[in-house]
Order: sequence, then structure tokens, then C-alpha cells
Amino acid sequence: MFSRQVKQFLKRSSSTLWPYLQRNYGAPSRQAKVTNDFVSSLKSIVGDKNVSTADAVREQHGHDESHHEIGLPDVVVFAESVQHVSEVSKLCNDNVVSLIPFGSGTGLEGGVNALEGGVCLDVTKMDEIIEVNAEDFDCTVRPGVMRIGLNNYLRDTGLFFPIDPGADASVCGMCATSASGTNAVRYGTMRENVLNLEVVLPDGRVIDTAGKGRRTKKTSAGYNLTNLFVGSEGTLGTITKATVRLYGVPEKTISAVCHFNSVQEAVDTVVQVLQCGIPMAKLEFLDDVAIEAFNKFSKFDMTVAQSLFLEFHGPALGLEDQFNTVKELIDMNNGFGLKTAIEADERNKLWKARHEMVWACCSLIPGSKPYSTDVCVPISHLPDVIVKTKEMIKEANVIGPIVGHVGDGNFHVFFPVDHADTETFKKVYDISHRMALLAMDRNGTCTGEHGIGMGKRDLLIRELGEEGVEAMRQVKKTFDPNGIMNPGKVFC
Ligand SMILES: Cc1cc2c(cc1C)N(C[C@H](O)[C@H](O)[C@H](O)COP(=O)(O)OP(=O)(O)OC[C@H]1O[C@@H](n3cnc4c(N)ncnc43)[C@H](O)[C@@H]1O)c1[nH]c(=O)[nH]c(=O)c1N2
Ligand SMILES: O=C(O)C(=O)Cc1ccccc1
Ligand SMILES: [Mn+2]
Repeated sequence: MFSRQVKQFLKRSSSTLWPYLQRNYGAPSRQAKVTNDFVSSLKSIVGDKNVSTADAVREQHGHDESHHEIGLPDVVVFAESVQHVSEVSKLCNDNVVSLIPFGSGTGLEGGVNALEGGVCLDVTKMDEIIEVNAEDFDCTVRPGVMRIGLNNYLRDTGLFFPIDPGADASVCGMCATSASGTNAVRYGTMRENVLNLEVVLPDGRVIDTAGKGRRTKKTSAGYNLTNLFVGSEGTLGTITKATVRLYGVPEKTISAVCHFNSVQEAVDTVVQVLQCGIPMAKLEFLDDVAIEAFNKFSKFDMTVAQSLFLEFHGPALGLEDQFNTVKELIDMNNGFGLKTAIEADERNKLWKARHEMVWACCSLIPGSKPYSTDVCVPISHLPDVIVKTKEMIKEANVIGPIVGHVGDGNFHVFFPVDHADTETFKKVYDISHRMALLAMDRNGTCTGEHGIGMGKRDLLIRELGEEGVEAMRQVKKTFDPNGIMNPGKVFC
């Protein structure tokens, strides 16, 4: 099942990586302490009301939605302007105090957890939608703008912002994690949809990654600084403005669900649909275990089997033809129970339930939090990797529904874990690592969309090699020589 190299790594994995996961995040900090004088200086920049050392506020900012251990910042600062961000950054840099940008805390890899204390910089008050250029299909937003709020604002323009992680995340936080979701198979991920970013560097300088005010669909002008900051997870600077692509709301939308007796048949259908050049908007896989949780939590009565959820976007003319071609392919692969949802209410109910799958799975174990797994492989390897993952889950006797953005070769196991249950936690941790290694063994990645955060730093080294990570460290050092930006993330 695994190559020799991976087998060797696995041998190490349970003995060396488990204690590593358990390491004490309160290890002595190389950073200066946040003193009363320092807090006073913060207050003189952003005003008293925008600085909090209250336990409840620090706790709220010390974690995201993942299972990762909470990491309390010493102080939370609410920025109201780019100048605030710039002056706070400079102050932290001059005093070598950690600075952790906070979007909306929906991340799944512990990105905002303050591993060494320091300042959590909450940018949610900067929530202006600066401009919408309807004819150019773009808009520019401040970091407090959330994706659902943006789409509500855009409603009358006939445009929408398609990137849809299940949570209502901030658009700039989505830039920081290179997020995507169910629509990526058609519209791409954040990487393909960000045209420009304004970033405050740790020393307080403000740069526009594509040049001030530029918002072209293409450019050959030098290095792609925009994409350096997409996926940088708060380790290089704070994003204070993003210009992103928009798309026309499709004239017609058809959602559909169908079922298969095997993972292979479901994925074969997906590959053939893509080979036919059908521009599917969503191509989602849910395994039988996931459908059971889905039915229970969201009160559906779907056939419990390997399933595909699909969505077609396009002009009314021709969309039925696309649907009929897909129907033929489903039949050819022994798919059954094809049902459509055309009315908006019905479609919304289906996709809301899909987005809530993580909570559906957590409801299977009271008190649990989601353990994020997020591998992505070239689509030809998908059936093999999913089937082997199912075997590992069965062998370990843990609950592990599988859901995948299969059109992109990306899938997750939604492991609900209760921290107190160390035995299950360890099993889940092992499977998650094995999955990542298996994916990498098949030319894939350990994370398609959730990022490295604090949970996958060892895997990043394996994925890129020491040399690749060392090149990244050099980039980090160039932008952040004092190492103040979100320490302990991305790099070991
Ligand atoms: C139920 C559910 C479902 C999903 C997901 C979450 C949840 C809870 N996610 C994950 C999540 O929504 C995603 O990681 C968001 O992009 C995080 O955005 P936040 O604003 O919450 O960033 P959050 O505050 O969590 O921060 C995440 C990271 O970005 C950094 N950061 C945030 N704002 C920044 C800024 N302005 N400048 C610099 N750095 C900044 C932080 O420092 C941190 O490292 C997801 N994701 C996905 O890709 N696909 C999916 O399908 C889903 N599905
Ligand atoms: O629903 C999704 O597609 C996600 O990415 C969310 C998620 C949450 C927890 C574990 C795996 C995936
Ligand atoms: Mn996902």
C-alpha cells in the first residue's frame, strides 16, 4: 500500500510525532514580554476601547474552529484603520512581540492560536466594501468584510463572489489561508481570484502586491507578490485590503444528487464529466457514513450509499443538454436515484446541509470538535486513496465520514474528536498522518484548502523537501526578520 520511504516515515510517526503534537505550547518564549508600558503604547495608537486584556476576549481570540489546543494572546487589539495596523505592527516589531492577525477565527488548522502569547490583531472593525466595479467583475474590500455579507451587498448587481468555504469567513482571512470550497471546480480557489492585496509588513510599511490601484485580470510585471501573500497564514504581514474577482450570477442553476455502489464508480463518473468538458459548478462526494450523518442532522431521507452532489450553472439555453449528458454518464457507471433540485429553496437547503456536514459529524459525538483532514491528489489517484482511507478508518474502528470536493481531487474525513478521549484522538491523529503521506505518495498534497497552521508543519517539510522549506524560511526572513508574525505557524 505504501512505498518503502513512506513505511519508514510511518514507523517514526507514532513514536516521534505523537509527543510532538503533545508538546507544551507554553514553552519559554524568546519574545519580549507584553509589559504594562507596552499595553499603554498600544492604547495610545488605537485608543483605550480598542485594547483588551480581559480573559474572555483573549480566550475568544486564542483559538479557531479546530481541535488544536488554545493559545492565549497577552492582549487583543482592534484596529480601525490601516494606520492603526501599521503603527501596531511597528511597535511589535521594535519590541520583538508576536503579532497574530485575526480574521474571523473559522480556520481549521489553529492559525490564530497564539503559541507564544503576544498581540492578537483583530481587523473585523475594518469592514468597508471600498468599491464594486461591476463592468470589470471585481471589488475591493477591507479585512472585516465577510463572504456572505459581500454576497448580500452584491445581490442587486447581478454579480457574486463564488469562493465558499462552509463557514462565513472574512475575505482577507480566506486570502490568508488560500481557501476554496464547493465552487472551486468551476471558479477556482482564492489563488486564482485575488487581483491585488494591500499588506502591512511587520515594520509598518504598506505595500500593494500588484501596485496601487491595479486590478487587471492578467499581468506579467515581475514576481507574483499577490500569490506570495495568498496562503501565507499571517506569517508575512497583515492583509488590510483585497481586490477579488466577481462573476455573473448564472441565469439558471440545477442541483442534483445521485448514488453509486462503489467509490470507483462515483469518481469515474466525475472524471468522465470533466473529460466531456462540462463546466460543472460543484462536484461533491459524500460516502455512505457521511450520508447517514447528513440525514440525521439535517432531516433528509437520502439513500445511504456513495453519493455525488452536483450543480450546473449557465444560461438556460443548453443547461438541460449538459444535465442530460451527465445523466447518461451516471447511468453508464451504474449510478441510481438521480434527483434534481431546481427551485432556489430546495437548492439552498441541500447546500446549507452540505456546508453544515462538519457539525452533523460532530453531533455524532457530544462535546467533540472537528479534526481537520484535507488531502488533495491528482484525480486519477482519488478512488484508490479514498478506498484505502476507508480501510484505515474501519481498521481503527473510529467514526470517519468522508466528504470530498472530488472535482478537484480534494477530500476530507470529518473526524469528530473529544479531547478527553486520548485513545481515539491518537488513532485519528495517526490516520490523518497516514492519509497525508498516502496522498503525497500519489503526487498529492497534505492540504488542499485548510493550510498548514500548527498541525501540518512536519508534513510541509515532507511535501516540499528541506530545501523547499528552507527557501520559504528565507522569504519569511526577508519580510519578517524579527520573526514576530504568527510564530510557530507553517514552519517547525
Ligand atoms: C464549518 C466550516 C467549514 C469550512 C471551514 C471552516 C468551518 C468552520 N473552512 C476553513 C475556514 O473557513 C477558512 O480557513 C477561512 O479561510 C479562514 O478565514 P478567517 O477569516 O476565519 O481566518 P482566521 O481568523 O481563522 O485566520 C486564519 C489564518 O489567516 C490569518 N489571517 C486572518 N486574517 C488575516 C489578515 N487580514 N491578514 C493576514 N493574515 C490573516 C490568521 O493569522 C490565521 O493564520 C473551509 N476552508 C476551505 O478552504 N474550504 C472549505 O470547504 C471550508 N469549510
Ligand atoms: O466541509 C468542508 O468541505 C470543509 O472543508 C470543512 C471541514 C471541517 C472539518 C474537517 C474537514 C473539513
Ligand atoms: Mn472543504
